[in-house]
Amino acid sequence: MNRQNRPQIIAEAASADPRSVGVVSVLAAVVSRLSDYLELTKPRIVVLELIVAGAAAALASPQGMNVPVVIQALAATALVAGSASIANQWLERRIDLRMRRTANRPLPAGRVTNAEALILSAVTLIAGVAWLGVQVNWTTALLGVASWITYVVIYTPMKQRSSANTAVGAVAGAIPILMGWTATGAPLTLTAWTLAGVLFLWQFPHFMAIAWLYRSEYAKAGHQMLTVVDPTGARPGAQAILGAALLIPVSMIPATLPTSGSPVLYSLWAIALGGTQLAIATRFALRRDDASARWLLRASLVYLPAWMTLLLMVSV
Ligand code: HEM
Ligand SMILES: CC(C)=CCC/C(C)=C/CC/C(C)=C/COP(=O)(O)OP(=O)(O)O
Repeated sequence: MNRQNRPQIIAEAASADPRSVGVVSVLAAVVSRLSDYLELTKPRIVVLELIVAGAAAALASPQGMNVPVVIQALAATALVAGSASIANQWLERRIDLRMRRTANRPLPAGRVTNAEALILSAVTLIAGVAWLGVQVNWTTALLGVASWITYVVIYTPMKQRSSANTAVGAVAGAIPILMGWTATGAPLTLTAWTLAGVLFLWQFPHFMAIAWLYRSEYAKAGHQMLTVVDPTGARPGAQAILGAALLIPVSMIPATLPTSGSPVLYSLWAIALGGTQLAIATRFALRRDDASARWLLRASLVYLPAWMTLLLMVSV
């Protein structure tokens, strides 16, 4: 429900039947509060994380996966990832006020209190880790804790201090793919590390595009992103190219393994996908304008699910 439309919807309901206004307004308040809680978890990032973690689980169990366990692993991972984003926004509640993109988030806008956010983050963290440990396995639970700590305790404060923060955030962002793998009980093989490597490297073109688009906001907020430290965009462009280029050979590793299903088909598609992303990253590095950055951001968001689908289809 659009926040702006809520009073109108309530007013319409009341004019239709004045007795229903109490029920409708209570319902509207509950829905509104729940949607604020959901917004705190950065749901779109969580969904993409779950897609890659689910694909990793499928790849880790070629003989067929234990679907109930993997579903529980993904649900519990969503809780831990959601908890991390809530804690991140609680830590940044004052800084977020300084950026247009984040000023209307539930905490800076005052729609959710600090106590609510802290309780929600703690409850989802404890529930998610316990669920992973008890119903899935403790390796996956420990990886969840490692990702949470890397994101909340190291990356979040580091944003204000050093442009190296992106590499640290990329570690946190890459761990959930390992969680999908270990949730099946499989040991962490070279293929598992390859998946994590691609996800780690992918975050450089993904984020350098974003860091360029929001460079003036990041500067206002005091975040030391590479586009703030180097406003010419030369180094951000180079990092976008480096990440997009290195992930091509890394993404080819599964094709070289004896377990590989259709190595030639896989390699051709992996090169085409990675090559397209690299070309778009190169264009961004050369032009350094908003249009080419938007293209790169879109390309990065297409690359990841496309690469995962490819991996699953040819079951390398
Ligand atoms: C260094 C690591 C990362 C940073 C700093 C970062 C930052 C961001 C930011 C600031 C946005 C918002 C862009 C906008 O409002 O236009 C965004 C969008 C997005 N990110 Fe990332 N991200 C990182 C890693 C990841 C990872 C690991 C995933 C999932 C696998 C991911 C998935 C997404 C998705 C799906 C969007 C688009 C939806 C949205 O705008 O919320 N990101 N990212
Ligand atoms: C299991 C588990 C704990 C998973 C964690 C997954 C996760 C939340 C990855 C986030 C990656 C990342 C660095 C996002 C940007 O945050 P930002 O603070 O730069 O973004 P913002 O400016 O929009 O707040």
